[in-house]
Order: sequence, then structure tokens, then C-alpha cells
Amino acid sequence: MAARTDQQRDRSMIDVTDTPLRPSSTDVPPHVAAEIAAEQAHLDRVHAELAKAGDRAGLVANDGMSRGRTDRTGDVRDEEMSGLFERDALVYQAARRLASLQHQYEGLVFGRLDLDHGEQMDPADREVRYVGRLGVRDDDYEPLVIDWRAPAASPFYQATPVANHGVIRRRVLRCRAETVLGVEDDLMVPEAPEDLTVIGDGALLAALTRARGTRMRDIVATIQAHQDEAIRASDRGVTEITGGPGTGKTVVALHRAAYLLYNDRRRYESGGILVVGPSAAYTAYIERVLPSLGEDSVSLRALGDMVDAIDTARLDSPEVAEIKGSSRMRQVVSRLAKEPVPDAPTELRTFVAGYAVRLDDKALRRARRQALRERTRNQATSAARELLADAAWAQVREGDRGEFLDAFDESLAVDSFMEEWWPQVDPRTALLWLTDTERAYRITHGILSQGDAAALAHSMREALELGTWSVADVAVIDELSVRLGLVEEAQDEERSFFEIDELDDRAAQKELQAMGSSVQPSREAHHVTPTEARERLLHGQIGRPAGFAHVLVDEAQDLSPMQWRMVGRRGRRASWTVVGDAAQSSWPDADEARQARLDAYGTAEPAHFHMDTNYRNAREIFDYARDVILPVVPDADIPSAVRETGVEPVELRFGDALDTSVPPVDQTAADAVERLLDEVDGAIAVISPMRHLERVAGLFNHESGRVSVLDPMSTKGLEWDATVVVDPDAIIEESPGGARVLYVALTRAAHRMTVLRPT
Ligand SMILES: Nc1ncnc2c1ncn2[C@@H]1O[C@H](COP(=O)(O)OP(=O)(O)OP(=O)(O)O)[C@@H](O)[C@H]1O
Repeated sequence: MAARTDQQRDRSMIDVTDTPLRPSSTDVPPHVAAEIAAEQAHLDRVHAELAKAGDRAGLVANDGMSRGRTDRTGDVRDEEMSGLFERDALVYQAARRLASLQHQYEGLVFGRLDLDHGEQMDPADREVRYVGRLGVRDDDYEPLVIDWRAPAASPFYQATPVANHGVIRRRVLRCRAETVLGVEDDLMVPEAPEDLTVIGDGALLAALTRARGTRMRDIVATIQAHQDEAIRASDRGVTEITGGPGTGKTVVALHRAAYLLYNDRRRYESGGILVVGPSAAYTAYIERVLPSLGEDSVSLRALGDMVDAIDTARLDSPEVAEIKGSSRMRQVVSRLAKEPVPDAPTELRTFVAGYAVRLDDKALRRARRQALRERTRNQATSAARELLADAAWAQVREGDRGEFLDAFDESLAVDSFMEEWWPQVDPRTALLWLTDTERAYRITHGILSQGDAAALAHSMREALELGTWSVADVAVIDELSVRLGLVEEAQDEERSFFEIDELDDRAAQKELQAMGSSVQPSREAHHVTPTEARERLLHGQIGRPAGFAHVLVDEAQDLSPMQWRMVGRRGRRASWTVVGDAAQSSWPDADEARQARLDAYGTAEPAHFHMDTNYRNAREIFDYARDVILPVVPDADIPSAVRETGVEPVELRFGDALDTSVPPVDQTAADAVERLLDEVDGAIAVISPMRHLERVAGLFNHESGRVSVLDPMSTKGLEWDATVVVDPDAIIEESPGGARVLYVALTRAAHRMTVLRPT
């Protein structure tokens, strides 16, 4: 055994973005080229096998070949596949999908383990395992690549020099498409055996130093041991993952989703996995991670997109979002769901089977109360009608009761009355009843202050003016939808047909004429004339919320109690993964939100995983952020940053209208961006409080295409290679989360940060 030599530990990683072709032997030192060539030979075998799998998959499809079955299982798992040909087809399809992502993601095979099963480091005791995004076997069913989620792959993630699990060398292969570009090794024993070359400084550091780009990447090649434990944790009950900024909570949770699918595909593919994140920008940021791991059957939803048919293009002011999100809103919703339709008739006068019937307001209200006792409003239409029939019969009490009730049931005049008195109510329509401030006062009396009720009414009028809902409205609409019950569209259609038939019936027409009334065949007639904005608000139909087998919630510290109820409804029988960091919270009442979260979990006891290493921020950047949060949140969860750049964050001053001796905020931001574009390769964000946002927004169209401009709240869960954080004090002032929101903004940069302050 020889000590590692300098020659053994040459850095050999080659930037894939600059290297479209296979590296020639002159690009790299010969010993490194030899290692790459050896790995290339294995990769070629894997791709040849995949091509065969593709042919076989084609045969299965064309000839309807019966599926081959095998009882053979090794220590490498592939049990989920019911037959070789089915496996081939799946593997081939998955590989094709991955191939389409190759420009974004590293290759199908990314790891190699050299294990030693003996005591003496004898090459005869060695085993080599390749680890990849999916499992591939040769014709003899011997594994060429092991799926990263299989138990046999776990030493790749669990091995450390302290507990090496039999691993001598862990190697990460850097590939593009079918080409090996470089390798990075971690040695798990004090000295490398003579015949094993060790190359590079370790894959983790290489991965963290690289430019980030605009989309999150998977970390399948560099998952750390503590992260791996959370990824493979039991899939029962609730798994909570906490940790400070940049500790990999999100990326770990996404790999966990892929692991769950692998481990119990039947359960999670048919039951579904729901991933909930704070914003559409967040879902766009993470959307490629799961497909890059071969999984695309997971539903990604932003909190504003949880209910189909509702578009949200508005953010409420923090004060209004707080009212709409608080538990008090449950009571408001409960009252709204029972509220009579505005301008509903207060009397029913008609003739039934020749008898005059008159039900006054009191009788109607009694019937309403009774009908709603055990049913939701939209499901109680028949019950309400029957109760009216009983009340009418109680007045008449002449002739045959059955005949009277039948006549009541078939009366077009009663149909017409019901359309006005008890129409099917869409939850969005009910919410818009609150546009009327007086009605809002009445409905929220004793629940909200008058000021809050007025703010709610104002916000609803704003929705009606702009024709769009806000993110906080979605949870309220979802709750209302449950309280009201689904709108029974089909029943409406049936009734319309029935009415047309009935109109041919002369007797019925006569009865109508006697009543001096006319049929109103559709409930549309009961709405005010729809404006374009209103139509947009009410467009589409709200269905029953889908249930999922697993629910993954990211940035959980920010969910309002109403949002927890909304998510909880989709996870009644689910297991959960919940990810968050209390110090980054922007929700003001932590206790109320915690209770709502526990209610959503049901009875399951959470298992807890804590992440304490910051992989995102260079240490210099994180130290700056830490100094902001600690005075405000002394018990904030502070991780340690693993990487240093030697470059401290830069502070620049900008002038305002009163001080023109210094360039204004937009000019200063533009200068900062220009400098950062030279310093980093990837994406840059300018994070600005609302008050400066319009001025700096011009940068968004930067010709480089690498610059975005955002408000601080919209940066949750995202990261950039460099950031410009504008006016930190204004960020604190503007958001109810105060310094916690500034802390989020200051922890988004991986490599460089510039902070702009007023003079
Ligand atoms: N094992 C790893 N190997 C390579 N990169 C990693 C690893 N773990 C985390 N990272 C990277 O660190 C960065 C931060 O990860 P992530 O966004 O998941 O953190 P987070 O804890 O959710 O952050 P925040 O709470 O601040 O939003 C990402 O770029 C992620 O890819």
C-alpha cells in the first residue's frame, strides 16, 4: 500500500459547459486519462445494454410478447419490475427521458464504489459497484448500474472515513450524455491501496463551487450521510426536516420523494405525491429535480395554485393576508356558507294542487336551519324543498297528503322559487358577497374587528375590479368549497331539460300563467350581469380536492392556519414530509400556525431530522446574514457554512432625491450588477423592497439574460450565484416578518453578495 501521491491527487474536473467533446488524452495527465478511459469503457457497456433494452421493449410492444418473469433477486433491488421485458421497457423509457435532460444534468451513471470485503486490502476481495439514476443489468442479469435508491447503493452515501461501510474509494463520475468527462474521488481509508488512483479534491466541494444557473439541480452524486438518513427515513407518519438557510432541506425532501416512489411505487404512484411550495417561482425553480431523477409523476403546486380553476395574480398586503390566513376565518367561512343568497325571496306564494300556499320569512328560515343541520348547502337542495313541502302541507291539511307532496315536488313555480331561494352556490360567488361592507360587518360580527372586516371587503372589491384572486384567497375558497359542498352542475342540466319538457305541457303552462310568473331555466339569471372581471374570477369549475398518499410541504414555517387546513384536506390519509426553518418565517402568529399544522398531521408522531451544514452560502456571505438575525432571533438555527471564497460582501451607498452627490438606487444597482456579471458565471438577482422595485425593475431586461429582479418574499426557497440586496432597513420595515424576511434575502447568494444602503 502506498501513500497518496501528488500525481494520484490531480484535479481533473473539466467544466462540462466548455467541453462538448470527449477529452482527448492530451487534455489531461495520462494517469487521469487512463482512469477516465476505464470508466468510459463501463459506460459504453451500460449504453449498449440500454440500446438492447430499447430493442426488446420495441418487440414487446409490436409482437405482444408475453412478459418474461424471473424469480431471481440479488442484493440489488429491482423487485418493483414484474418482468424482464417490462423492466427493459421502463429502463429504456426512463433513459430516453434522462437523455433529453442531459444538457442540464449529469449522466445516467454518476458513481462508483470500490469495496473491500477482506481484512488485508487484497485485490481479490474487491468489489466494484456503479451507482446511477436507474438500475441496468446485462444479459445474465448481473447489475451494471445500481439505482441510487437501492439498499446496495446506500454505502455510496453513508460511507465516511470514520465509518467506511467497507468502501475504500468513492468515485463521482462527471459525464455528459454518454461521455465521461472527469472523476472526483473521496478516499475512505487512511491510505489508498497501491493499485487505486485517487483523483480530485472530492466531489462535494467541486459541486458547490460550480455556477448554479436558474434551476435547482439534483444532488444525487453528492448526497451527504446525514441527508441520506432523512431521504431514506420511514415512509410512515410525519418526517420533519429542519435546519437553517441553505442546508439542503428542499433538495433532500425532493430526493426523498424520489426514494419513496422507488421504495413503494405501487402506493405512491397510484396514491400520488403532492409537493407544496411557496410560489410559482419556487415550483419553476425545483421542477426539473424530480424528472432528472427519472420521476415525473409528482404534483408540484404553489400555495396559490392548489385549487384548479383559480388563478392568482395578486398578493395581499401583509395585514390582509394575515386576516385571510388566520383561524378566525374559519368562523367567517362557516357563517358565509349558511348565509342566505343576497336578495333571496322572503316569502313563497303559490298554488299547489289547487290550494293556496304561503310560507313567510319565519317559515323559510326555519326550513333553512333544519336543512343545513346535517348537510352542506349545495347538497341540501332536495332536503330544503322537502321541508318546504312539509311546511306547506302543515298549512293545507286537506285532501291527500301524498298527492299534495307530489304536486309540490313537480311544481314549476316551486322550481322557480327554489332557483332564487336555494341556488347552487359557487364558493367564489359566496366570497364575493363580502364586497358589500355592511354585509361584511354583519357576517364577521364578533369574529373580526370592524377595521378588519372593512379591509376584507375592500380586498374583495379589489378582486372584482382586477378580475384576479390573491394567494391568500385560495385557502378561503377551498374551505368555503368544503362547507358549501360541490356545486351540482349535472342536476342543473337535468332540471333544464325537465323544464323544457314541461313547457310543452299545457296544464303546466296554465298553472304558470295563473301564478303570473315565468320559468327561469338557468340559475345564471340570478347573478348580476357578469362583468368581464367577474367572469374571470368565476371561470371554470371547482372540483373535489384530490387526496394524496404523501404530502411534502416546503417552507412550512410560512403557511397560514387556513393554508394548513387546505393542505391537510389533501393529506387525510397521507404520510408527510415537512420542511422548514422558523427563523425564516414571515407568518406572525407561530403558535396558531403550529396548532393548525399539528391538526393537519392528524395523530401521527413526527420523526425529526436536523440539517446543520450550509451548502449554499460562502461563509463570508452567511456570516453577514447571521449578524442580522441573531440580535432579533437569538435562538435562530445557525448552520455552519462549508465553503469560503475569501471575498467579503460589498456594501455600496446610493443617494436619494435629497442627496444627488451619490448615484441613485437604480444606477448603483446597475453598476453592482455589471461588476457581478464579471465575477460569477451563473444567475444574479436584485432583491429590492417594494419602494425601490419599480426603479430597479429596468434591470430585469438586462441583455445578458442572467439577471432577475424580485421583492424579498418572492425569493423564498430560491438561490442565485450572486445577489444585490437593496436597502435592508426598508426590507425590514416593509414586511411583517421584519428581520426574518431580510435574513431570507441575505441568504440567497452562493458566491457573491452586494448590499446597497442609502447615504
Ligand atoms: N449534498 C449536497 N451536494 C451538493 N449540493 C448540495 C448538497 N446539499 C445541498 N446542496 C445545495 O445547497 C443549496 C441549498 O439547498 P436547498 O435549497 O435545498 O437548501 P434549503 O435548506 O432548502 O434552503 P432555504 O431554507 O434557505 O431555502 C442548493 O444549491 C443545493 O443543491
